[in-house]
Amino acid sequence: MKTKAAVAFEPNKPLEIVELDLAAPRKGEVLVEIVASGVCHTDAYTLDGRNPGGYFPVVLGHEGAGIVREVGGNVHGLKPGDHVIPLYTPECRECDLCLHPKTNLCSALLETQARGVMPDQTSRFSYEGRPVYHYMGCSTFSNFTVVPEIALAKIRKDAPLDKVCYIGCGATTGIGAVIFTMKVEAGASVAVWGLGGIGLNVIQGAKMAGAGRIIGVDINPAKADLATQFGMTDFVNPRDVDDVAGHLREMTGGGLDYTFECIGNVDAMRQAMDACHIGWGESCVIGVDGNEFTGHPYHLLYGRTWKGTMFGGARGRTDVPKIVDWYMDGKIDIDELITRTLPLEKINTAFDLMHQGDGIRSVITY
Ligand SMILES: NC(=O)C1=CN([C@@H]2O[C@H](COP(=O)(O)OP(=O)(O)OC[C@H]3O[C@@H](n4cnc5c(N)ncnc54)[C@H](O)[C@@H]3O)[C@@H](O)[C@H]2O)C=CC1
Ligand SMILES: N[C@@H](CCC(=O)N[C@@H](CSC=O)C(=O)NCC(=O)O)C(=O)O
Repeated sequence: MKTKAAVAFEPNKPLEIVELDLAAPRKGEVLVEIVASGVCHTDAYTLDGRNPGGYFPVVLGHEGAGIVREVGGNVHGLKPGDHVIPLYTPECRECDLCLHPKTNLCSALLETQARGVMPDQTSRFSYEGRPVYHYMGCSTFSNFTVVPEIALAKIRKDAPLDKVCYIGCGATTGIGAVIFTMKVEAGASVAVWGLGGIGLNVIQGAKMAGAGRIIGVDINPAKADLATQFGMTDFVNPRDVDDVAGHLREMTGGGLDYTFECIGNVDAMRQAMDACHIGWGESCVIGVDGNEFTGHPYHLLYGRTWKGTMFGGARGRTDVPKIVDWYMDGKIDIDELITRTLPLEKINTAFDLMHQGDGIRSVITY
């Protein structure tokens, strides 16, 4: 079949809207009509050519929601008409990782997904006879995409797809990092670097967990109002202080209980570790940066912990439907974080606005 898609033919070039050929779903695969997709900073990171595993031409997008239109052989849990959210962290429920209680990672697609192909090592997308790669197993910047069944969360049909697409990445990653990965306790002090699509959800999660003080750190003061609405108690602009970590330690009487890096900047990751309280402070890396980061053995010898999270520690097929329920029950807010909804033809505007720091999330509709 044909599908309209925004294709990244080369790094650092605008996406081009073209008609791609899309092959039918094979064994264990599902054809999904994407109804809406958020634009996340990880898409921009890959388009900028900074993703070491980046491959072109590619259909980016990993924060989508849609409707099952066809299933391949051996698909038993989904049928045409089901509403789904594609998962860049799949859940096969059979591998060593899925069966281990300490992780949400799944080994089933790790190797092929990182190379932009389906489990049988080929792509379903092609343009003028040449393959176009998948991205993070989702490729939600295409009106139709093919995704393995184990990478689809089935969700309730009354949830608005142009809102709950955000649960496919930003909302789950931020809230999950607090609840599932770090298990923040009531009364804890928290600091969040980067008040964008992920960081505001960390703040939302911290408030849900009953955190006491929630400090936001961002170079863009325009982000402070919305962050305050979501639960931020203090704002720090790194451009206004010489030593961010020292300043935060002073503000909190020795350091934070929990810190979260939601920028994708190795210097900020180091600051977030430096700002942790000795003895118990824990720092969580969420941002994606291809550079190496530095720490000092004394950070750990003095009882601090450094962790990281993929998809907020959420097990996609199990937890995503529950997070959709949280949204439908009014326990989490998504609508305020979706600044604008744009047609696919305007997708490059969404990337421009993200780079300009204008708004939080743009959602693309088809
Ligand atoms: N671990 C995971 O599973 C996931 C990781 N990510 C990563 O999380 C990071 C954030 O993504 P989004 O929230 O979508 O990005 P965003 O562009 O919406 O937000 C980034 C924020 O960081 C701020 N910022 C930039 N440089 C700064 C600096 N030097 N100091 C303080 N603030 C600074 C910006 O003003 C902006 O508010 C990205 O690196 C993305 O790749 C995103 C999704 C999932
Ligand atoms: N090699 C990855 C690069 C981007 C990346 O690391 N993304 C993370 C989470 S960030 C989400 O917005 C991820 O989960 N990637 C899935 C993976 O299979 O690596 C890539 O190009 O996929």
